[in-house]
Amino acid sequence: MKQRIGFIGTGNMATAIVQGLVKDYVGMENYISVNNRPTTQDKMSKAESLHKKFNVNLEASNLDIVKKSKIIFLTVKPNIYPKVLEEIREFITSEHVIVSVAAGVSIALIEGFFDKPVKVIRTMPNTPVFVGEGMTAVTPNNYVTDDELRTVVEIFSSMGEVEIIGEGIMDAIPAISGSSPAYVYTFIEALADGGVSLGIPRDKAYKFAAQAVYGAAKMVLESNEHPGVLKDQVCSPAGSTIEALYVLEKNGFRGTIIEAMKACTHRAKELGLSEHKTHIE
Ligand SMILES: NC(=O)C1=CN([C@@H]2O[C@H](COP(=O)(O)OP(=O)(O)OC[C@H]3O[C@@H](n4cnc5c(N)ncnc54)[C@H](OP(=O)(O)O)[C@@H]3O)[C@@H](O)[C@H]2O)C=CC1
Ligand SMILES: O=C(O)[C@@H]1CCC=N1
Repeated sequence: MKQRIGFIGTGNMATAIVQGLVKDYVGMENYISVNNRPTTQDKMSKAESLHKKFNVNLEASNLDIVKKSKIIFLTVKPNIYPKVLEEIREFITSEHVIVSVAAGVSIALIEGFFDKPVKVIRTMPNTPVFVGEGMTAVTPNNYVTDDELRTVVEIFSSMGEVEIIGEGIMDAIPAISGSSPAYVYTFIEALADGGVSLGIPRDKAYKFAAQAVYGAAKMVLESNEHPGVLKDQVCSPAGSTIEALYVLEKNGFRGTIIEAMKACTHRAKELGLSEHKTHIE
């Protein structure tokens, strides 16, 4: 991986991707540039922290990122996209590849800031890229070459699984994999709380809960069995598991998850509207 890669915005997602890149490719830090808007607090900026931790190149502005990089990750919140795109639009050339990670932001919205063809790859990763177990969806626009797409797929493949998909289902990807780690953490916390209420020490409870979720996910991915078949294997007739499932279903377990995913997708679409303002700037 000998591509110059820049990050505009160095929060959670950029940190996860930078860490993955530096871990997977020897000497990669020399090819990575980072910038974050100046911090208002009297502490080291997030970009400076990344520079200190991984020895990546610290730049003074978003324009410097554009000048120093071929692949530009826009790792800012969706409502900041218009501001950043306005700032960099004149300096983007036909050589650059813009990689979006933003929920809800369409390729057309990004292209709309330019009066010339620009290369855009829309992606939706998730934070498990931190531990090499990410799930990333990728959609290129028509100007991206096969080599450029391969490079970006390779970047995310080094941190987990990647699927190239049509943009039509991109707005739904936060619901299923971009945001869903947060549902799963909440599920693990709930399992652990339940364990504590049943007398299991808290530190043990988190381990039992997390390993059960991890193992179950691995079974789905590796056994080639339908999740329903795996579920049936756990449920002994007149046993304890079916009693637990009965309570979950009576309380709308699946329906609640599906409704949550619809709310997530609705919000992702809202976030992607350039005129939409959130209270977070
Ligand atoms: N978090 C997640 O799990 C996932 C997030 N995403 C997407 O990733 C993107 C970033 O999310 P996340 O990393 O969580 O958000 P963060 O708030 O952690 O990071 C965004 C960073 O952008 C910085 N920033 C804001 N404005 C500017 C600017 N004008 N120039 C340079 N930097 C700026 C912020 O600075 P500061 O806060 O210091 O002011 C912050 O450090 C979003 O679009 C989100 O939809 C996608 C998949 C998963
Ligand atoms: O909460 C959010 O908007 C982002 C998108 C996917 C995960 N986090």
